[in-house]
Amino acid sequence: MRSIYGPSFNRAISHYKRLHNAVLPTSVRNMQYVNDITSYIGSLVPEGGAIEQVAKSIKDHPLQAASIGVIAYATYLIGDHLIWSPLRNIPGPTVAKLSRFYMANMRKSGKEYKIIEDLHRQYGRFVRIGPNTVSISDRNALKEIYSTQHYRKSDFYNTFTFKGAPNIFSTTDPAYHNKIRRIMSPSFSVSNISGMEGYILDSGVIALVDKFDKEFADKPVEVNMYEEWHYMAFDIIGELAFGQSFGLIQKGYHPFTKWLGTGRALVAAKSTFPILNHFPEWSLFWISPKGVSNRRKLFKFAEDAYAARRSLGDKIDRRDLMALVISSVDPETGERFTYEEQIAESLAFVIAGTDTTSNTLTNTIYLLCEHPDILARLQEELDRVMPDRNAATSYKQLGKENAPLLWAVLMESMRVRTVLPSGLPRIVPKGGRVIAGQFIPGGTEVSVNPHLIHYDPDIFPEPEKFLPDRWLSEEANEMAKFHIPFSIGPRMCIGKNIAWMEATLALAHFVRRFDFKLAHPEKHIDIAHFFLSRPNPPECNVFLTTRP
Ligand code: HEM
Repeated sequence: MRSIYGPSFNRAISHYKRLHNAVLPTSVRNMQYVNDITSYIGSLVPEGGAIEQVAKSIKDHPLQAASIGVIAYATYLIGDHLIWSPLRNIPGPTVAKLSRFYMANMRKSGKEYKIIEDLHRQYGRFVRIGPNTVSISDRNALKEIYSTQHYRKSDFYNTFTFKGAPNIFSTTDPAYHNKIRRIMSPSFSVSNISGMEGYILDSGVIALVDKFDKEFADKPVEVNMYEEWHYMAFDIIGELAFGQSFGLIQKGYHPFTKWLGTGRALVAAKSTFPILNHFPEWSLFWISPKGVSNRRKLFKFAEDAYAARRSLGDKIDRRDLMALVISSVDPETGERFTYEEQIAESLAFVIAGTDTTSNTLTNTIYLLCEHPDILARLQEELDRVMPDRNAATSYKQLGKENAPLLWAVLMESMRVRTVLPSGLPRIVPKGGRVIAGQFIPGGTEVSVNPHLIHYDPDIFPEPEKFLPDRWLSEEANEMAKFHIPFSIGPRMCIGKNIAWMEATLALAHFVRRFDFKLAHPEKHIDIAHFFLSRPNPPECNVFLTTRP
């Protein structure tokens, strides 16, 4: 998933403020405007009646009328959101109960999961973070909310559709989702994705470590691993979903990533105020003109890639995600994806499968730099499993049985710095449900915060510490039930096996070939986040030296 906060979000907010400032004060100051409207209303009502009286007083005293309007709206908000709201018993900051702007601000701050953590500390297991939104910090709520599709995805996800065509990630309709998942699931099994290993290794992992050998190793050059993993993840997904690498590892640039990036402001605004999803995208140009036009370019790129693949007919024999999307058939109905659906699915893979994997790898490198003892043990393990530094080693050879510490390091990194730390929003079904002992009315948006589950000391002793060995202990199976970086249930990550393959191959080959240390060890790399987390500042700079 592409990260959708940061500078673009700020730009969206300032566009919004500019628009507000440009329109509102002028119209309010311009009393002629108010007069025209009130005269018009006055002309519609019969003379001498109560309504006419009201219209006349609005016309005569527009400022007082406006004040009364504001007071009436405030009274409505207080009554509807605080006093009579079915969520009135759930604690939370008063401003959050009154307006979704509280959530917008939380997202804009890039500290959403931290703020929510603090709110839970202050208010307890259930916190109202929006007029109709409740965050839950209780492991017992996980199964209830996420293990079935009774709690559908909230409108937040409509933001991730392209040209109105929903995809496996964005759809909020359980029936449609079941159909797509049924079509795709078999192809994502461990045995089926083995056909993709060659692309992941050749276009991604080996291309990257070879570049490091040539350009950076043993030189006093800072290598920003955040960017490098990002290039690799994009080249791999380009290869798998569009049949062509973006060439970022070599060139460091492709307009595709820019198109995706400038769309962030639009995504941030639409996800906070889902009502915007009901407008055609072109009408939202005022939020981000570039965002709107670049999302069009994204779609065009995907269309061209599909047209190119189709023009090759049977001449091409590739087992990639594109082939999967083109050839998958619903086992129940025999249906295939339509052309628009194929394109929408490929774009969903980019959104869901790039920054998630690359940020996981960046976090892992950072944690290993901070724990040189674990890095040394991992190198020892990999020297044994990968005796030839320059040879490509298969995913099978790097399995848990042969390289248990490699697996444990990734498990622990995904726990400590999970890349989707905030709750995944779902809607409580009609009639309401009791969740972890608390009745929550139907229609409420709820989520369980994975970060808080991963930091629950009753599940993970000493949760703040990076301890890969916990995954090699007898308690590992029990802990694994609450290790949820890929979520759980029918909407959990369908690309989990691909993500594991990519992260395992990349980490193993990198750690086997290079010693690395932070270029600025004094600098703490924090996490910024809105939905997806990323390092903040967006860097993890290291010096590389060649290992024999
Ligand atoms: C470390 C890497 C990854 C992590 C941590 C991760 C995590 C997640 C999570 C938590 C969800 C659930 C989102 C929600 O309910 O809102 C999800 C869904 C999804 N992910 Fe991943 N993901 C990763 C990599 C990938 C990759 C590589 C792909 C594809 C190639 C992918 C494709 C998808 C798709 C298509 C969905 C939607 C599934 C559905 O709703 O049925 N992910 N992922």
